[in-house]
Amino acid sequence: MSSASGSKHKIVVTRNLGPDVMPILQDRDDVDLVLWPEDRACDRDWLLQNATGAIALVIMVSDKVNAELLNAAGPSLRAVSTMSVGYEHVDVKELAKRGVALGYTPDVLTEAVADICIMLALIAGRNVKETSTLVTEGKWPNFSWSPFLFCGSQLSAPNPSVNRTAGFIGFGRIAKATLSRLVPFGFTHCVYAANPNSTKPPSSSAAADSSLAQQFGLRSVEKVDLGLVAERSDVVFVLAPGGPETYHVVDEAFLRKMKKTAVLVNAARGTLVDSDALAKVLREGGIWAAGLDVVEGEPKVSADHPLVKEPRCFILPHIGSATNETRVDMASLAARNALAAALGQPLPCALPLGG
Ligand SMILES: O=CC(=O)O
Repeated sequence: MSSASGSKHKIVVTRNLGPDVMPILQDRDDVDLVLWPEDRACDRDWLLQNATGAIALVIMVSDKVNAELLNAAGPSLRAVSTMSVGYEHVDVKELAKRGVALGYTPDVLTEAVADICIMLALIAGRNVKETSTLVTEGKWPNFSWSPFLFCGSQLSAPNPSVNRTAGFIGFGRIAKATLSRLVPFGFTHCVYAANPNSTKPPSSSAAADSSLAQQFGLRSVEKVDLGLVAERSDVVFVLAPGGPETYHVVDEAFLRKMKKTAVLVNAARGTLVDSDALAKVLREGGIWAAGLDVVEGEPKVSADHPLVKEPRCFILPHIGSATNETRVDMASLAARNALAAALGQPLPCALPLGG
């Protein structure tokens, strides 16, 4: 498969990565680029047919990577490169078993996703869905200003004597970038549950937490049980990887432990939050509101979905990293991961597959 032997490296790409990025793969004599030609998610059959003999696949979150696809690609495959930080759509055990690397795109999207976490916390807390809808529907004239009309739950501490606690499920790069944005809002404490249900040894210590507290200028940063994240937080950010280990980690029991004034934000994967439980608890006023960038079963979330119907549940169609700047960086990293694999070089960013 090397260009030295005269043949080209076949790289299959399931979406056009745009004019800034495609030249990384297009402008090379040693690459046989096979690109899904349409501006929509790649057809499974096309991918299965075209993967054969590929040395690398550049895929999106909408492309499932499993034994079927890896069998179709065959033994030439060195890497799958996903244009995402999440890898719930990839069977990592199958990759590890076959010695196929997984390229992914952390870091470059951290700031964009942290931005949207704050945006969701504000929008959900301040009743933006209900109130902006009545404006667009021409109903504002029916409401004259009154002292407590449309009041929401305030993200920022209303004065310096009030404590605010941020809670995180998953405490990686995006969580820390979100926490740093909350400091100017007057947040004083942080509690987190890292990799809930994980069997891996904890990667943090009380000393590390205290140094983080110092770094952020908070009174405390504390690793706690999931239940305490629910109980203590004014806003809970779900930012852990998807997959069986974290499935429905936010269930009815978790939601019932949250403060009635608290807001839930999910910018990770829909599968971490039990949608039916969330709709029920919102309906009954168990928590104040929810801001979701991801929902179980997406994109099949129709207007009659129980969460869509909840006035205090604000939903975005998975756009956490969707800024022009960030998507170009993600696409570029995905292309460079695939190219490096094809050239037999270390991937700029590979997920450790542990065996
Ligand atoms: O959700 C988006 C990603 O995983 O990059």
